[in-house]
Amino acid sequence: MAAPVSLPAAQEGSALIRVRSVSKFYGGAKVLDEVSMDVRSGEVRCIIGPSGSGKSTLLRCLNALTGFDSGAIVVGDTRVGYTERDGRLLPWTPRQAAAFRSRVGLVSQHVNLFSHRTVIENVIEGPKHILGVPAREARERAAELLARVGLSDKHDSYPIQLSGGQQQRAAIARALAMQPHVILFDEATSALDPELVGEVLAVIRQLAAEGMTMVLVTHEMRFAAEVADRVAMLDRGRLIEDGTARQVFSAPRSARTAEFLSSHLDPGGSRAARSA
Ligand SMILES: Nc1ncnc2c1ncn2[C@@H]1O[C@H](COP(=O)(O)OP(=O)(O)OP(=O)(O)O)[C@@H](O)[C@H]1O
Repeated sequence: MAAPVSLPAAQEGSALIRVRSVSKFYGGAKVLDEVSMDVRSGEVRCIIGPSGSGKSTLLRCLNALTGFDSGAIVVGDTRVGYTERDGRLLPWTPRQAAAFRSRVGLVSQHVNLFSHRTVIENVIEGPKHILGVPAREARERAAELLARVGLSDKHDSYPIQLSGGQQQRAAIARALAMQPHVILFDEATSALDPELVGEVLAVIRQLAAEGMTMVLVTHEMRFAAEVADRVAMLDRGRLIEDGTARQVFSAPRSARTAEFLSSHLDPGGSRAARSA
């Protein structure tokens, strides 16, 4: 890999991701407003908040899919978006950004598997071509990962032949194949029929139990309450709540969070509740 981007493993319990005073504008609108937070190694961090509050934008900043206007994000010892040289910050080239993204998995609502490749080829592609893993080893590892997400019988299927839940699980296997230090989930279950949500959440739960560092943007409050170590709430681009899942769900500090949670945990009012 030619691009000078490294993501060394952080010490257990230390901050793997540090977000410091990040602001971002779209046109004149400030969509992230001085956001600061840490994600520790091995932590499951959920980001919640109303529609349009900036959750996806924050995730895209973490993954260098989009830039930000001020502040800093550090993943491991890599300053996202910039290389420091002679005391100056040089913006990444597209190639550097792509190299970084390959080690920070993103699984989003809209699965983007290669439609003309089989499931196993989708999982093999990145390790073989980006990490330079020998073909046989990449295939063996892909088979292991597909077993882990319950898709051992789908190696030779094409994405179109899979259900939405199976496609999401294949996308998770593909992200894991890059041996990421962190996986970001952007509403990974929100496009799925309720009966398929559970199978994807089960895989996320299993990864959490294995100690994978994950940042999840989710509208599934019950799942967030169950799986998250820490929860952050965004409201109009501002981080208004940041605490352990227990603290945020049982005793939120802000009235706005309490109001948001009560409307989303109300049995008639949330998808999570409806599909529970
Ligand atoms: N590419 C873009 N160009 C202009 N505005 C954008 C763009 N992407 C997002 N926005 C705006 O930024 C704000 C935050 O959007 P974002 O998608 O991050 O919110 P969100 O909290 O993830 O919402 P949702 O829960 O509905 O997915 C919104 O007002 C949105 O319209």
